[in-house]
This record gives sequence, structure tokens and C-alpha cells, in this order.
Amino acid sequence: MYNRYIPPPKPAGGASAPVSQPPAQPSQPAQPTRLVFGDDDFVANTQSKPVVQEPVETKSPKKSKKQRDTDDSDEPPRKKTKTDDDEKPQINDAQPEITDTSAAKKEPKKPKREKKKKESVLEQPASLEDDAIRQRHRSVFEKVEKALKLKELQGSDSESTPEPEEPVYDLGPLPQPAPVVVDASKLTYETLPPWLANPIRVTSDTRKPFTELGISAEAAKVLATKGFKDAFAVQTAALPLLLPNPDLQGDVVVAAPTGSGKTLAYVLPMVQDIALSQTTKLRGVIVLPTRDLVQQVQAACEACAAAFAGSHDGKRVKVGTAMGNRPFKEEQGVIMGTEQKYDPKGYQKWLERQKQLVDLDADSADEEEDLEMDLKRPLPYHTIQHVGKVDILICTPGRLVEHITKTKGFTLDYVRWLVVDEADKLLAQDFQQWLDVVNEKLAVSKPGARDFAANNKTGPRKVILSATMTRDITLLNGLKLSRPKLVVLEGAKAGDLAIPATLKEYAIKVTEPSLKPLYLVELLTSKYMVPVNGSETSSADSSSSSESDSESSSSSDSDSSDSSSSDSEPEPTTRKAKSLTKPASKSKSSPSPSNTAKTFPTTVLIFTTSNTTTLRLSRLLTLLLPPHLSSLIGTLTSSTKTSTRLSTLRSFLSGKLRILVASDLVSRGIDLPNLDHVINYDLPLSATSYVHRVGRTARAGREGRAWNLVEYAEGRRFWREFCGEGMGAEEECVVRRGEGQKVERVRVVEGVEIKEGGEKGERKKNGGFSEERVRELERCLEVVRGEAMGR
Ligand SMILES: Nc1ncnc2c1ncn2[C@@H]1O[C@H](COP(=O)(O)OP(=O)(O)OP(=O)(O)O)[C@@H](O)[C@H]1O
Repeated sequence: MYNRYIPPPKPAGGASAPVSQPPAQPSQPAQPTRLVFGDDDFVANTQSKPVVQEPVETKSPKKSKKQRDTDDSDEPPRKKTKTDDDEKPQINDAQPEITDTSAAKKEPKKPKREKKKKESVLEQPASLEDDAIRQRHRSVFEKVEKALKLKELQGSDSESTPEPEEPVYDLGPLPQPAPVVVDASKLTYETLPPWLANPIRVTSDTRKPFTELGISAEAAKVLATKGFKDAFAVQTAALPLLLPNPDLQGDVVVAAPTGSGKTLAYVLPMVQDIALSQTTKLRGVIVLPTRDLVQQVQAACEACAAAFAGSHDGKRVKVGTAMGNRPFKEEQGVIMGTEQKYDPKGYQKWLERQKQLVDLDADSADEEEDLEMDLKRPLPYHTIQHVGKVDILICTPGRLVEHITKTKGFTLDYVRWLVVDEADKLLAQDFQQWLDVVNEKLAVSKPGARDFAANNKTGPRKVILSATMTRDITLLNGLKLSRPKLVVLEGAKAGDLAIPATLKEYAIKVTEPSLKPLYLVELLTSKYMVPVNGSETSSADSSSSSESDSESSSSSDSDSSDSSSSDSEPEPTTRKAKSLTKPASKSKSSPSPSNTAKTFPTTVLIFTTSNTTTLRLSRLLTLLLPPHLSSLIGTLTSSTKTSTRLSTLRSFLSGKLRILVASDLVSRGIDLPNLDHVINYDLPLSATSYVHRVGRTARAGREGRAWNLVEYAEGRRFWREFCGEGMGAEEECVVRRGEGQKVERVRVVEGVEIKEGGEKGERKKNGGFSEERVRELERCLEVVRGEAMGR
């Protein structure tokens, strides 16, 4: 009670410190006085210790203690700490300061006063002394009276308040503000921006004729000849958002499963729009993470360019690539050219410059280039100017930045379309801050260049896609999207990693990790390695039946005419890229696709985690598999030359090769329409990677199979992270499967092949493989090891 009058101390515990007023202090009379009056100022002013101590002396300490106990129960129990104890003396020290100020002050003066008193007694008559005493007492009583009145007033006030029980004199804690409620809940879809939380949904089996979506009949006809008869679900949702429509102006984000047809969803509207422009200028940029994808998308662009060319839709759109697969200068020559432009003023400047050239010290590379340029004499009253040679550039981010910073005349001033495919990967890895560089260039306003009159929109259209789209707002914000809309397939949310409905997944338990290659061989030679789409895997992509169209039109492509490769293989120009989906030319030495189909009627893509493992496993398989199969193996690593990779992919698509061993290089985006089986020899490092890997099969509505070799030590991670098994009620597996879709457990046992279901068999020696097989594996491993050492 007394302690109410101590100003709230700063350190914790200070407020309650007076509570611990030692009982040894009851002789301090000021405390009860203050309890009664309940007014700091008053108490401080009165300092009238002796006057009213008796009425309250016995009452207040008890009450305060009791009160403290009850009030403390509302507070979390407070541990008695050393600090608390340490504070006690401070509090006690402080006490006299407040309560006995007068005493403290008077004590040293006492002798003087006493002396004075004695003197006055001696000097003054007794009546005067009595008067003085009376006077003092009166003033004290007056003050007391005043205080009591004040107390009464306070009492009547408090009665009028609804809280008469308010512990005015208690030792309870000072009133505290209501505790701040901390929102510890997880990020929910409600906390996402509306465009992410409320996507445009489309059921996965939706199909619509292209003409119904705004594609001209002529173009639709050409598309049909290329195998694109009706628009896939994701295309039916995205095309209306991107084709001319005054009500739909914003950017578009597409998060749809692997193989759902995202490429055509952006290539079609972009090519249709750009085909309407008369001159060739860079108007569309498509950014992709790998060269293989650049080449693949180039093929799709060419197919669409062919569809819109010649009809009333417009010109033939020119497509180029920049991915660092050839010398930079050569690439510059492919995408940029020069032309003579009538410009009398510029010509005059050029003439003046020529005069100065004599003194020019052309040290720097730039100046040398200037010199080279100046030496090319323009026609009279003309200047030589840099011009773009392509309408659409498909590129890797690093190479794009290089051209922006180093290629003369290369500009994004006229770019109307920016496509970022495999966006989660490109956003996560900030190659040379490519996005900042591009954003800065796209912020430049060139009158009319980025106007979409039919959409009431000005500014570049951005299309962002991935099968595993991030919902990291910070990353997405980096794209500076304008009024974006998200397209997802029915039942999915932003951030879902969806498994295609037509994919069947299996897990094979590898009980002897050291014998893992034998498990793979066992699987490859099992009855399960069969075509899964009704008939034997075709030796060529059926959708490329009308390649003659695009082939003839490709002659106009600037890339093809300009390119020449330093590689031994021909450079992957437009024509070459298109032939990615065509059968490779027949070679006398290699087996024909029909022969390979007889020996191995299906197609398999085997993933490992590194280039080294890929190379070694590929070699090991050629030794372990029967000879008729070992000739069907191809290898893809990131260290393989681009041209070799391209030819391997062509051979695989043609059916000449049937088994590909690959690192994660091809796990994203690569479209192998004839692929039946994916085998994860090494498990992928993340759920995202798993979805991309297995998504190389079961594309475009076709069937596919994914096989996982799961070592004992990897079991928990595999079933939990990729399949959601063993997750708590609050956890959610990001890998999404359709209803009834699950990963089946299978087992490889020599001779018996694969048994589905039950796992309870005893653990056999050598995982069930014979001693002979094990020795054979050891021999082959020795060969591979020896070759690796010899290299
Ligand atoms: N409308 C269509 N009709 C027929 N086939 C189509 C159609 N659209 C796309 N395809 C084919 O579907 C396959 C998958 O398309 P695409 O490569 O665009 O998939 P994706 O969604 O980009 O996959 P990923 O996420 O793995 O890159 C390709 O072979 C493509 O030619």
C-alpha cells in the first residue's frame, strides 16, 4: 500500500519491490499515513510522519500483504531471482528518501535545533512557546482534516464508478496495457494478395477449338496440321487473357503441371501480336534457364510463326536465340545487323568525325568498334545504323544481360512481351541481376511501342510460368507485375506441385545400396519396361508430321542463315532446333529405330544427381546390360557439348536411342513426347525437382511411369517429402496427386522380377542377387573405375 506511492521503477521488480518491505520497519510511521491518504502529492507535501500513524499502523501492512497475494495470482508467477534480492536494499534505501525525508534532513540538524529550542525556551516566555506548539499542531491537524475531506471526496467519486472494489490501496501491479496478441498462425491463402489467393481455375480436361479462343481460322488450320487441334486446358484459360480483349489487360501468371501445354499458351498470343507489326524490331523476349529449353521453345515459336505467316494475320515473325552456345560476336551478328538510313545531318556528323579520325587513338575495344563502323562508308546523306534482326529473342538470362550491356544498338525499347518460363528457378537464381537490368530497360517509355490498344493497356505484357510456381511474394514482386491474374488447374493452389493425373509412380526398396546398379538392371530388363500408351513407342514425334511447312519457311529465319558453329556438330539454328522433333537421319552404323523397337520397345530416362554419376552409370550400364540394349544408351550432362546434347536428344526422339542417362540438366521443361518411363536412380534433392523429373513423362495427356530406387536411409525422406506419408495433421505435402493417385511399393528380386505390394519378406543375402551377379557387378565397376583413373 505504501508502495503505491513509489514512482514505478524502471527495472523489473521495482514496482513490487516495496512489497518486500521488511517487517523490521514498522516503526516507520509515515507508511500508514500514506495508506490512508492515498495521494502521492499530498503525502510528499505533508511529510507529517508523527500525526496519523496510530489509526492505520496495524491495519495497513496486513491488508497490503493479503491484497498482494491475491493480486499476484493474476500475474504469471514471478521467480525470485538474484536481481530481486539485490533490489531489496535499494528499495529500503529509497524508503527513507521518501518517507522520512524530513527526518533524514532533520537528524543532522537536531543538535542545532535542540540548542535553538533550549535557547528559545530560555529566551522566550512559556506562553509563547505553547502558542508556537499549538500553532504547529493546528496546522498539522488542518492538513489532516483537509486530507480526510479529500479522501471523502475521493470515496464518493469512487462510489459513483462501477468499480468500487478497485484496490486503491493494494499492492497489486500497476495497470498494464492489454497484452499484444501475436499472430503466430502460418501464412494462409487469405494473407496472399487477391490475385494469388483467387486464381482463375480451369478443369484439366477442358478442350476448346483454337478458333473459339480468338485464333484465326487460317492459323488454327496450320496449327492442326502440326498436331495442335484443340487448345489444352491451360491454353483455354490463358489465351483469352493474352489475346486482344478490352476487359483483360493485366499480366498473366500460369502455374500448371508439367506437360500441360504452357509453352503454346504464351507463344501463340505473342506471335499473333508481333506478326501484326510491319518492321522487324525486338518486340518479344522469352527468358529460360537452359540452352536445351531455349532450343525447344524456339521450335514452338517457329511453328506458330509459320501458322500466322502469309495469312491476313501478318508477317512471318523472326525468331532468334541467345544462349552462349556460340561466340558472342557471332551471336551479335545473328540478332543485330546494320542498314543505311537517309540522314543528312547524321551524314554531316560522320564526315566531321572522319576528319578527326586521323588523330584518334583507338585504344579501347569500343573505340575500335567505332572505327570499324566509321570505316564502313555510308551512302551520301545516309548513316549506317544498328537494327534488330529478330522480332522475338529466346535467351538465357546471363546472355540477355550481356547483349543489353555490350551489343551496340541492342535495345528493349520496343519490347512488348516479356515471358519468364520456369520462373521459380529464374527468380531464385539471380543471374547477373538480370531481372533488375531488364526491369530498368522496360521502364523506358517509347511512345506507342508498348501500347496494346485492343486491351486498353500500355506497357509490356508479362507472362510468368512454371509447373512449380513460387508463391514467395518477394520474388514475385521483383517482376513488377501489372494487374496480374493467376491461372491454375482445378483443385490446385498457388504453390502446389502437381503430379500429372496420367502418371503412375512406384518405389523400389533398395536393401543393398552397394548393389543399386543391379536393381536398375533388373528393372530395365523386367516386364514392366513396356510402352505405356497403348502401342509400341513411336520412333518419331507424330506431331511433326507436317514439318515440310515449317522447314520451307525457316529459310527466311535470320538465325539459320547467319550461324556457323565452332562445334563439330552443326549449330542449333532454327532449322536444327525444329528438327529436334524430327527423326534423326539414318546412319548405316547405328541400328534403325524399328530394330531398336524390337529389342527394347519402350523409352526410359534415368536421372542421377551429378554429371560424374551420370557418366559412370551410363558406362556401367553398357557393361551390365545385354549387348542388344547397351547400344541404345545415350548420356546427357551439363558438361556435354550443346551440339552433342542436341544430337543425343534427336536420336532419342527418333527412337535410335531408347535409354537416356541424365543429370538434372534435363529435368526441367524438356519435352520428350515419346518418353514412357522415368527412373530416379538417385532421388532428387527436393520435391520441386521430383515433380520436374517425373514430369518428363505423362505429358500432354499421355500415360507415363515413374520409378524410384529408394535406399533404406532415404526411405523416410522419400515417403514423407514426396508422398506426404507420416506427416502431422497440420502439415501439408506440397506434392499434389489426384484422388486415388499414390506411389506404389514394388520390389526387385532376381528371377522373380518385381512383386507389387507386400514388403514383409525376409532380408535376403545380397538383396536376393546371386553371388555371380554380384561378382559381375564388381568386375564392371572395376572397369569403370580404371577408365576413370586413366582419363
Ligand atoms: N493444344 C495442344 N494440342 C496437342 N498437343 C499440345 C497442345 N499444346 C501443347 N501440346 C504438346 O504438349 C506437350 C507439352 O507441352 P509443353 O512443353 O508446353 O508443356 P509445359 O506445360 O510447358 O511443361 P513443362 O512444365 O514440363 O515445361 C508438348 O509436346 C506440346 O507439343
